[in-house]
Amino acid sequence: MDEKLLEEESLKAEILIEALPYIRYFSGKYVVVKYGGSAMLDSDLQKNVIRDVALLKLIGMKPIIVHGGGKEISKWVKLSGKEPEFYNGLRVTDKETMEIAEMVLFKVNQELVAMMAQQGIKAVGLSGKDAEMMKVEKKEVPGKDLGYVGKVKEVNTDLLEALIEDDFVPVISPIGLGEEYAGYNINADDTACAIASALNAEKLVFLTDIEGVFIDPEDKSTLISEMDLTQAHEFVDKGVVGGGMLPKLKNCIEAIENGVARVHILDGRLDHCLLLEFLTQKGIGTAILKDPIF
Ligand SMILES: Nc1ncnc2c1ncn2[C@@H]1O[C@H](COP(=O)(O)OP(=O)(O)O)[C@@H](O)[C@H]1O
Ligand SMILES: CC(=O)N[C@@H](CCC(=O)OP(=O)(O)O)C(=O)O
Repeated sequence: MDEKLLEEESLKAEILIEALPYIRYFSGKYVVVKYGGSAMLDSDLQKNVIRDVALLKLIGMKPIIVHGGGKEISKWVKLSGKEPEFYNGLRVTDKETMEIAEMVLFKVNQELVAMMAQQGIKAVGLSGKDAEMMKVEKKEVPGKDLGYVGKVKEVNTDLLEALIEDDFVPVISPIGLGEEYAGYNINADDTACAIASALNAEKLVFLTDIEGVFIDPEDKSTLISEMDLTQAHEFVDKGVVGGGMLPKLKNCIEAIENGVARVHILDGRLDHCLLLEFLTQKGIGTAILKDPIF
């Protein structure tokens, strides 16, 4: 090997060695990855994320993917001749929209499962209907009927634990089993929070379309790399975060309060975002931690 190449290879080996403490720490632990939004629109982006998840699995972690697909659902709702309707970030879901959502989410789910297979990982696609894994009640909000939108009431982790024990990676779509055994549409961030909480996961990662939480999203120097629960509550109460980041941050808070050790919001568009977060000291994006940061 010529000297330059040897140097490069040695640097790569050095990087692997530096990752060792993180590999050791997370090995055998549940890590939930929420993948959705604009960050999953492109199939090359999807392949990158799936490759990272495959690596996390191969080095001993127990990953669970919860996916979204809101943009794809909207596309098909439009193609059916309807205008997608949202109320406080939640899709108003009538019977026809629910049918479209189930079809689209099934397609997205199976594409991710196939991508995992391509990386040599046995993944299993599930919705909350499977083995009655995720039971929901109708989500009630004042002044509006959201239709078939569910609020997670109960997660039964038996099936998930059994699958993971048998070396499978669950890929979960945000559909719950509601009244009269009907499918209900659940926001994918809420789903990830419920699954991570029920599993007492070590880490929950939201992959999104922005680098993390900003004090001012227009000013990239205001990225918050770590916040504790008190700060997170302040950000919500004082209206620092808006748009889709508001329910996301609320979910982070809920997950931590339910026992998830650490929650992260990071840019799913960035190459190797998961490896950078899991296997480097500094990590990327915004970490929301239970204990105060001094
Ligand atoms: N303070 C903030 N920091 C970061 N993002 C914010 C903030 N306030 C509002 N946002 C918006 O939240 C969006 C992320 O939420 P959302 O679009 O729901 O993500 P996803 O579709 O990936 O679930 C960002 O693209 C950004 O426009
Ligand atoms: C009730 C509700 O709004 N459900 C969402 C479920 C998909 C989702 O949340 O997808 P992203 O994470 O990609 O946005 C929807 O129908 O769009």
